Amino acid sequence: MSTQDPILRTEQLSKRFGNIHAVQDVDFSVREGEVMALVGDNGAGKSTLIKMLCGVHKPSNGDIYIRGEKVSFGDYNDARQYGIETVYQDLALAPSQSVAANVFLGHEPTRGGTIGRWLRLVDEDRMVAESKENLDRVKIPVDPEAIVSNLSGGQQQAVAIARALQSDPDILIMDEPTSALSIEGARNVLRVIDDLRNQGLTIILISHNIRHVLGIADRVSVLAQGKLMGVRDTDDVTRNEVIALMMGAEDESEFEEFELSQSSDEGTTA
Ligand SMILES: Nc1ncnc2c1ncn2[C@@H]1O[C@H](COP(=O)(O)OP(=O)(O)OP(=O)(O)O)[C@@H](O)[C@H]1O
Repeated sequence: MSTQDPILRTEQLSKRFGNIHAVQDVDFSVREGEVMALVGDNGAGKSTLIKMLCGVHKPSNGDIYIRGEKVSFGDYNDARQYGIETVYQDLALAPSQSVAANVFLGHEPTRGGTIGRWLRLVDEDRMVAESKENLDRVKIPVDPEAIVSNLSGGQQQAVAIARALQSDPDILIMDEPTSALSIEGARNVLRVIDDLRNQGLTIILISHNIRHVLGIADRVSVLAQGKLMGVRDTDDVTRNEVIALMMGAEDESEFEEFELSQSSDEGTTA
């Protein structure tokens, strides 16, 4: 595989819910080691697309390829076996438990051999030490023994990312990781994304915040009404062009019209 071949690609991927075409004939493609942003207005199909990529929804039509191999995900664990992990917007943490317990949620190390596993004698020391390794990778200072509900939003996001790293994924899907955070928290999470890319991870970033997307992503894919409207290098695209694509514009003249209407709007409010 050359560095430009996609690590993940979809071909004509579609999902229907009754009469609703949530995702329609989407050819989405992600290169190894890049941050690919996925943007679109409410209801554009972003969540449905990523849910097909992480095994939650079965496609109505079309195919998913990982490193060129056609795959069929029956469930979330199948996707995980192909190296795909997801950090959902709601983080799905256990707030009353420790950071370490959350990093290991569902697969805590036990002690005492067979009896330990049977009695589920969780090896707290090992859990704290091993969770620290992944928390260090995320580089937001968090005490492994702290209780999650006492942490800031940015720290909780770090815990959810550390947990996702537990299965050593190649591709990390992040659903709106900065949406509920303070400016400082969002800045920290964007720095984590940059660090993880530098460590070789491929990241699919769903976000409504176009400024964040243009600041961190290598490329951006834009969905509107279930269809892929365009894919752009973030170095070569303006915020207005992305917004115009989100609104369903299909060619450059429509971007120009949009830019003009934007600047006249700005003129009236100034
Ligand atoms: N389980 C479902 N059953 C029926 N319709 C659904 C289901 N999930 C999504 N939809 C519909 O599919 C379309 C795409 O929804 P989706 O949640 O994928 O969009 P989105 O881009 O993630 O939006 P948002 O940013 O608001 O989360 C919408 O019309 C939505 O109502």
